[in-house]
Amino acid sequence: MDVTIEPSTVAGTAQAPPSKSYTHRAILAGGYSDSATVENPLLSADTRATIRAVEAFGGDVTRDAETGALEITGFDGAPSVPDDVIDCANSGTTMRLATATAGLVDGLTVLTGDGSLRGRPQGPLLRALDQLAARAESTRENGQAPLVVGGPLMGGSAPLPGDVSSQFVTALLFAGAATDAGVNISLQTELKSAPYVDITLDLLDAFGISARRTRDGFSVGGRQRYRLRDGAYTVPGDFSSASYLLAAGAIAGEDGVTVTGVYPSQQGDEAIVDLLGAMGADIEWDREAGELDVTADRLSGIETSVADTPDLLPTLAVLGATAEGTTRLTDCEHVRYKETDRVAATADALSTMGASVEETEDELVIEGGDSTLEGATLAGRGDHRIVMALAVAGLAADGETTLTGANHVDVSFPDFFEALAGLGATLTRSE
Ligand SMILES: O=C(O)C1=C[C@@H](OP(=O)(O)O)[C@@H](O)[C@H](O)C1
Ligand SMILES: C=C(OP(=O)(O)O)C(=O)O
Repeated sequence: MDVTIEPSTVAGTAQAPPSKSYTHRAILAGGYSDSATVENPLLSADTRATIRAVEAFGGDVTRDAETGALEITGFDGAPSVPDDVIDCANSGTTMRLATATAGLVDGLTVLTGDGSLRGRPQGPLLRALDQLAARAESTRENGQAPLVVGGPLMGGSAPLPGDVSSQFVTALLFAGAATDAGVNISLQTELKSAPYVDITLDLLDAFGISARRTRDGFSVGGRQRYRLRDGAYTVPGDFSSASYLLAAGAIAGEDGVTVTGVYPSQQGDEAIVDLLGAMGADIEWDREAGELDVTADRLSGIETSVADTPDLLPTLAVLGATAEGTTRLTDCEHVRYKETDRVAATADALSTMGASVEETEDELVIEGGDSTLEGATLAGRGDHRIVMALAVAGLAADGETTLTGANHVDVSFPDFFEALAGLGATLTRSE
């Protein structure tokens, strides 16, 4: 599907979808349990991949037609040999979490994904699993999927780089709790995307699993049982997804935009609220009501690190392109290991729209200001975040912006274009 966006103003209220990161973890933790209920789950292409993985390991996930909650019957810490290959589709989170889970299986699991996922790094996780006595191989011996993984994962200590993906830590903590010995992770390099491990610790705690930070990494004790503390787990709203709606309001919402369903949690991408404020947007967060109000104002450029907030890079770059002065996004390298190299993809698309953008290995610098963005036909690159950020840029551009492959929003925010149109953006879809 292609989507064409006309220059538009936006106003009104939109609901943030449920958090993708919390939903993945809640589904998997439900799988590790005997049973669990997950309320307000995100149902998207990526979280469906995690449902498939849990079912492949012997669990069952059913959606309650009335409440939308997921009723999970889990494999209770002992996953069984999948009947078939696990297709993780486009989801890095699913692949990393399912790979470590496969280490607990008494037999072999084969994991694969789409072309993008088969190009993403898995080597550090494979080496850590190998160190913890599991079998973990890349069929092409290039540290990428397809992967073959087999148990038994005994547990113990494993070194891990921190600057490739925090999902390796998350994966080992989830599986480590079900090993005999537990798992100690010592980080060899500084941890990037650190708040995602905070999300993991938060979710594990809700399922009765004790895991903690250590002096040089993380540790989880073995022989723990996943048991949901409360009757059901409720997924909070997603701040990465909310960032597009908020950016739309900050750029094109003269009469104000309200985003609902945004309560405090461990999401690092809550930083978008302060970052928009620092850029000069008029933004207020009622944490108790879970509501964010933003009104467009003149924005000015900022310098900020995306070490903790990689998924905000495309949003911040688009905001920078419409702001006065320079926006410098630092600590970007790990943002190159996503569905696409998002540093290059963002730089390329904004340059095509006429912005002045410079890219180095670790930084993206956008000179905003004088000239408005020009509408253009832009490749979505099979990357949901690139599509959503560029759709927001299209609101402020001079002329039409067409995004190809815009259907990829299905990965994290299936109703994104409905939400944008609901705020008054003029857009048309074509096959
Ligand atoms: O654990 C998670 O839910 C995620 C962790 C981050 O990835 P990295 O840890 O690979 O940077 C983030 O970019 C991704 O969208 C979701
Ligand atoms: C990188 C992302 O997710 P994942 O790593 O799960 O593919 C994302 O949602 O931006």
